[in-house]
Amino acid sequence: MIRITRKMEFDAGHRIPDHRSQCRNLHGHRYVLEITLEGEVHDTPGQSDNGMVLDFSDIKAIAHEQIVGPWDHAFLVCQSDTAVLEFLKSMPGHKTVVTRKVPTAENLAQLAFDVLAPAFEQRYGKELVLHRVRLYETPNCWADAIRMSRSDQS
Ligand SMILES: Nc1nc2c(c(=O)[nH]1)N=C([C@H](O)[C@H](O)COP(=O)(O)OP(=O)(O)OP(=O)(O)O)CN2
Ligand SMILES: [Zn+2]
Repeated sequence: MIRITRKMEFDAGHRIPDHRSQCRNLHGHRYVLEITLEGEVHDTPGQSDNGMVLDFSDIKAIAHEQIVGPWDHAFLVCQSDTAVLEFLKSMPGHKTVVTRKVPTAENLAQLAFDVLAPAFEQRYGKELVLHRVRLYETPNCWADAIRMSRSDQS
């Protein structure tokens, strides 16, 4: 079993409305998303993915479709943050992603995990498992959403 990780970056705005300090203000980050998958290495001489768990470009394609494309240059706003939501709605065509929970690194990492896990499973079945989604909000701050162990899943 091998784990592989694909890193991607995107820019997005957010705010944490209840934050005691600066983060209650509208601001943005260059987020870094790391997607870690677990699987067996293909031993298929002559095939493009020989020696790979999954071609990194295939991880990129799914991540782009599900997360990076929709979130890049969007404003990530919590559904309860009505002041900002109304403001964003007043701008026709604004790229806005409405989240159920406040868009902290923790909640965004979990949201990305919850979107990506079924997307990889639908495409690759049980052959691959999404092990971890790590989301850097800044170079110094990140959160990890990690696959629950089997015993925690029931
Ligand atoms: N546990 C969390 N704490 C904080 C979050 C979060 O998502 N989860 N978010 C923020 C702010 O949104 C901001 O992104 C972080 O700001 P800051 O702590 O200032 O991070 P920096 O890397 O810029 O800090 P330096 O001190 O400049 O290194 C706050 N907390
Ligand atoms: Zn922030």
